Amino acid sequence: MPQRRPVVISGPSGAGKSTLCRTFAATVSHTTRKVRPGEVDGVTYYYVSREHFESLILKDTFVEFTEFNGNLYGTSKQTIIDQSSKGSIIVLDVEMEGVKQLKKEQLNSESTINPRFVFIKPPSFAVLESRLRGRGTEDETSVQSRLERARDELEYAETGVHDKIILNEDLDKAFRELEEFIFDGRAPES
Ligand SMILES: Nc1ncnc2c1ncn2[C@@H]1O[C@H](COP(=O)(O)OP(=O)(O)OP(=O)(O)O)[C@@H](O)[C@H]1O
Repeated sequence: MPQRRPVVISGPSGAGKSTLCRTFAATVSHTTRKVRPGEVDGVTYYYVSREHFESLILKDTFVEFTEFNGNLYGTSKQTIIDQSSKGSIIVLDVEMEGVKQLKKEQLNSESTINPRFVFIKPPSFAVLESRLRGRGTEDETSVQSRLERARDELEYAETGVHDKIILNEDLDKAFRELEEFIFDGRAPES
């Protein structure tokens, strides 16, 4: 079975990563954050306690992990292995620290992951803020810390580390661009 390179999606919180990735088989990350209404363990995330997450870090379980707003998030190596063995294209949704860790891992001669990096860019800071508020999932402190972080994410993207930057203004257009990039011009396997 041909193995395609994993695609790493990043971008500020509220830029539209989850919305755009909904139809792709994104990897399921681990998190210590609380389950939001409508989320399902093992589908949206693997929800674990901080103690459990920390024990997994010590066991070198994660290809990348980060702490955000007091919660830990990480992608386990096993998730990637399981998904590639099914022949799926792996889509990882990570934030800037995760991108940096994956970039570092890519330089390692033993690395087997070798992903391609996409950045989802909001049309403007004001639109990002209104999407984040409009989503209705964050309290004011969380909105503020996400916006603060968004500045770093946007600055990091300016350095040209990503293989592709997709402007998420018109959702359908952004989705088509992402699909084209993920499947690299080839039709998705049915
Ligand atoms: N192109 C778009 N036009 C209008 N609204 C959009 C667009 N893309 C996403 N949204 C809306 O913006 C909000 C934020 O999107 P989403 O939750 O996908 O962001 P995210 O990047 O996954 O954030 P997080 O990193 O916090 O999970 C959602 O309410 C979504 O419906």
